[in-house]
Amino acid sequence: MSWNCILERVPKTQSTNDDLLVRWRAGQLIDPVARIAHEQTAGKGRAGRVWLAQPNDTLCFSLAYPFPCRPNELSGLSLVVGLALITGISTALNIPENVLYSQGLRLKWPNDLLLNNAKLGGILIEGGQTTLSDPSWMIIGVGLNLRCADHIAQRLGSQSSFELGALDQLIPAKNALPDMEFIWLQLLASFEKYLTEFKQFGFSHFQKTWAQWDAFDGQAVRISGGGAEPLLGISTGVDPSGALLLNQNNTIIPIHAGDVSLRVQS
Ligand SMILES: O=C(O)CCCC[C@@H]1SC[C@@H]2NC(=O)N[C@@H]21
Repeated sequence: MSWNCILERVPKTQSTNDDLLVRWRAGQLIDPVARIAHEQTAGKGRAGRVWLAQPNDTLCFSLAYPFPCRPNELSGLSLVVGLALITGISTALNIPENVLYSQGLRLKWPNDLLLNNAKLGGILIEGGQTTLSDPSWMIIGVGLNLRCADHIAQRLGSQSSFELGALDQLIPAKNALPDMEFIWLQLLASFEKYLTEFKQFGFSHFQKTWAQWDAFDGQAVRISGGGAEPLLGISTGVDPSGALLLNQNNTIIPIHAGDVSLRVQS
């Protein structure tokens, strides 16, 4: 790796995101730090949800990364992280990206990786800027299911409104999944490349590529979150800032935050 990224491996912690957030708040971050845990006792998902993971079957890590700008100039970051995950998975599994696509790998706005509509991984980005002269430190947390996660699906029970996918479903049955450390290092190498480009060019540089992986393009969706009534419409891609474009009776509405789910048409 050509960047000065400190690699940390811990057997167990509450949440790798929280570990790095504490250090950011204490002003202790200088270089990027990537921290992986085999087990998290209080893993966090988006919107205050719990992130449940089985030790060794889920890759859980966070990357603390500095951007020389304000947090509001980082729109589209989670979408770029999704693209970085796809490239990293492609390298780690030695499967070309177009084959991964044909196997059903997709990105769901704004922060999920899907495999045939089942959740394969999620991204949780936290952090910010302490003073205007400081960089924005973003703590990019990633949870990626490695092996078939029936036990997690069972534990989620009725909380779960979606199926879970796992990386081992992408490889031929006779092949073993590479070990977690190897996959992690490939993901980090991909993050380095994508985050460097994102810093330079912003999300608009990735808009077309992201659209190719869009799980819900052209489909009837419901956007919820933020306390307001859910919005219904047709998902029509993303704009140059990474906002989701929702077509409501031929009016295009940019959506900057929320949870998207497919609407079952009756
Ligand atoms: O799908 C989501 O809602 C996001 C899940 C993010 C989970 C990862 S696991 C590593 C990092 N530490 C956490 O507590 N959460 C993120």
